[in-house]
Amino acid sequence: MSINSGAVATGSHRAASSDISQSFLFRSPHDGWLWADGLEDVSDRVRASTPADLAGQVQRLLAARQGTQQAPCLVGALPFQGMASARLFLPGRVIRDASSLPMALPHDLRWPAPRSTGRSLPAEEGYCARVAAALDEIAAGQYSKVVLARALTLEFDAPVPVAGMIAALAERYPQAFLFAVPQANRQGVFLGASPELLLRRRNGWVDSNPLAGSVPCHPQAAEDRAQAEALLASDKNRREHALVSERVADVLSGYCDQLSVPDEPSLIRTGTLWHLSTAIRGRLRDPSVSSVELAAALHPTPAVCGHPTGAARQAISRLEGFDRGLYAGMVGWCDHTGDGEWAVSLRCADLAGAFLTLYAGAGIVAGSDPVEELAETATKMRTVLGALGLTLRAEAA
Ligand SMILES: C=C(O[C@@H]1C=C(C(=O)O)C=C[C@H]1O)C(=O)O
Repeated sequence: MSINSGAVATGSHRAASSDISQSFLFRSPHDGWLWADGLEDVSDRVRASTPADLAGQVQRLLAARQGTQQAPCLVGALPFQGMASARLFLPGRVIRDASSLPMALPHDLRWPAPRSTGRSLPAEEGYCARVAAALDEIAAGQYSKVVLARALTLEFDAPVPVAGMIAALAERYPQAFLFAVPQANRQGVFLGASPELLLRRRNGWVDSNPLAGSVPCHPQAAEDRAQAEALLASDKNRREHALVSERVADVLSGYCDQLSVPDEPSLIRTGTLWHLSTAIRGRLRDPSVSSVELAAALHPTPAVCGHPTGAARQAISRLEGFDRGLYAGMVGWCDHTGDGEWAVSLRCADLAGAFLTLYAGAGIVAGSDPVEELAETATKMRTVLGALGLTLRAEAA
């Protein structure tokens, strides 16, 4: 389980004295926890324009660390667009533990109260108007899918404890990719519990698990099952999903000599939503291609951008009206052998003291309904909000 040289420890090693808001944390359902501290910020030293350039820069940074006492591993998050808000680090120490977080987290969780119902950007009606505008552009043939997101900022009457949020997310979503990334200038932490694997590379094999097409979970078991089955049978959701799984398979086929892609999507349940899912696995033709290069080649998939990518990206810049920052980017790690794991940065928020900004989007295709898509963004925000015991009005829509 360990990254195999430098100051990397596994198992019961404890690091309770570290400031969790200045550490990088990643928990994968496959490999358990990765915790890194003593972070050297290298965000400004990685400025590549292609996945191969990015991989080359990362490899040079990691090569310079070999033979030193420092962990030869890059950790962090890349934004949806450009590199301006990238958060990339070389840690002084990495601890990996398959089963538990290598530090004590609070059990007795108390949350401050929200001061208001929050400010949505765009406002809820504005979001619906933008979805309607996208539907017109889809009908006019400009693109076939676009993912439109919104941000919701809540102010609390006291700072929200970072360690408590991580503990609550970890406990509530045992199957999620959990992450916490320090923002620049101690401006808080980007954290979340994503259901979506962008890319995992291990021993010459790669896995990706694109998701797209969603319905909320239902508290009653029979209704819950009926919702899931309706999702699996829904033509609109299957079209939305196929655009993502086909593109991921297409990109990976350029790197793999064996690729297995299921013919039909399956269902996964996150705790708040059901999604259509396709688990794709391949064997690398050239085993030296690193996880960071592969993840960057896949990003942004139509699960967070749209189809075709260029037109959807332009529609997002034109219609969305806010900077996504790290939301809908990629978060994870890559070691000096090239192995690593990257999740899509979803079901997430920026937590800065008493301010929490949540992000969520929904895939728009012909047949989407603006009010339903707004409700879907609210349900997605419930992943983080639920950890604080909160709900949103728009969920009832
Ligand atoms: C865009 C988000 O999620 C993505 C969009 C989905 C959809 O539109 O059905 C489903 C899963 C994710 O790939 C988000 O959580 O903000």
